[in-house]
Amino acid sequence: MNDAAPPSKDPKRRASTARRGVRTADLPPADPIGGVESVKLFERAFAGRKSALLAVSGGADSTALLVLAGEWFQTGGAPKIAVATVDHGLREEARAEADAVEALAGRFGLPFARLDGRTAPRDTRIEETARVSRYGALLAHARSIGADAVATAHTLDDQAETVLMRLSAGSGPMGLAAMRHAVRRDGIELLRPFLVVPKARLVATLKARNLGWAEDPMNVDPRFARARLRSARGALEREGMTAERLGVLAFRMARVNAAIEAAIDQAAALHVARKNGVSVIGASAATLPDEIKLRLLGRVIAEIGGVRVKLERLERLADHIVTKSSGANTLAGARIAWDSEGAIKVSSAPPRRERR
Ligand SMILES: Nc1ncnc2c1ncn2[C@@H]1O[C@H](COP(=O)(O)OP(=O)(O)OP(=O)(O)O)[C@@H](O)[C@H]1O
Repeated sequence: MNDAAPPSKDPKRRASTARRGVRTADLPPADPIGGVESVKLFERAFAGRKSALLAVSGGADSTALLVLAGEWFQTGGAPKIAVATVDHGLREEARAEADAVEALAGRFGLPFARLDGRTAPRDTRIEETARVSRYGALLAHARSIGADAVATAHTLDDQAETVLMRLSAGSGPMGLAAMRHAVRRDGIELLRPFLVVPKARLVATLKARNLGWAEDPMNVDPRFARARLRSARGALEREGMTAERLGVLAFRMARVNAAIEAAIDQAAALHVARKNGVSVIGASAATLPDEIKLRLLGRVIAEIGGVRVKLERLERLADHIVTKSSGANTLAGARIAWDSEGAIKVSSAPPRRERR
């Protein structure tokens, strides 16, 4: 763990502290989160939850989550809380970092579990694979201990980075809405109580208590797009693209997205007929605004195929439908056939034949 003590005089130790501290070293001084403020954040996020599992990697943000939720728990006002760390088996230090999380959870009398999320180190999409295996392990553990929520420590800075990643991918309103405060996954609520909190304030919270945390070298590894974007944040901030403004953009896009979703609900009720696992978008849908038409098609395909279609693939398909008066295509596990009258029939695609 990287502690908040002054830099060491030993050059070797100083170098290693500097390396580990890169991600947090440039953070501006900030106010720690006070008890009243954290209870407000938690009460809003955990409203109606009986039992929550905290996802704690041992990094600054999730260590602050553990400490502030632990302090709340000790006041007697919190729901049941448990703590888990997922070990991806990617770094030697991971075991010691999980030990430190376990010790800290113990200080607050919170039960702790070390979960196996082993990921193949040569995987080229290691971040994504680790994320999928992490959520799988956390949700399974939450279910096994009867927790109805999993809380992560995503911050305003994580939200800003997500918006930047989505901007660079040319995402639409759904993507630019970035992360939500709460989302239901397999019957469990995924909560992000710190989504409006700058990371600097969580670091300040730990420093105020003289507590340490671990730095994951992947966070500053230039092989990963998110780390590269993170290092460009300073320059963007100087141009006014602050985390706060990117967070506001996400918030506004979430509002736009909710309006679009409501319009799709209405359009689906009016223009989609579902029978025996086949959905038909009627020719009457042609009068809908392009965005609603496109997203209605995406929703119907996702319902049938079970996979969300990427926006650019959906746009290509819609182009195809407009330019060719009739035809068929297979996408995301669904077969999409359209006729010259303008009706679009979506059915389950036959499984692909294995290649020899
Ligand atoms: N190995 C892990 N075990 C448990 N929870 C994790 C793990 N990795 C990430 N998380 C959860 O997911 C959130 C977001 O992950 P991310 O990779 O952005 O964070 P981090 O940089 O690893 O660490 P931290 O957020 O603790 O500073 C974390 O705040 C934490 O709540």
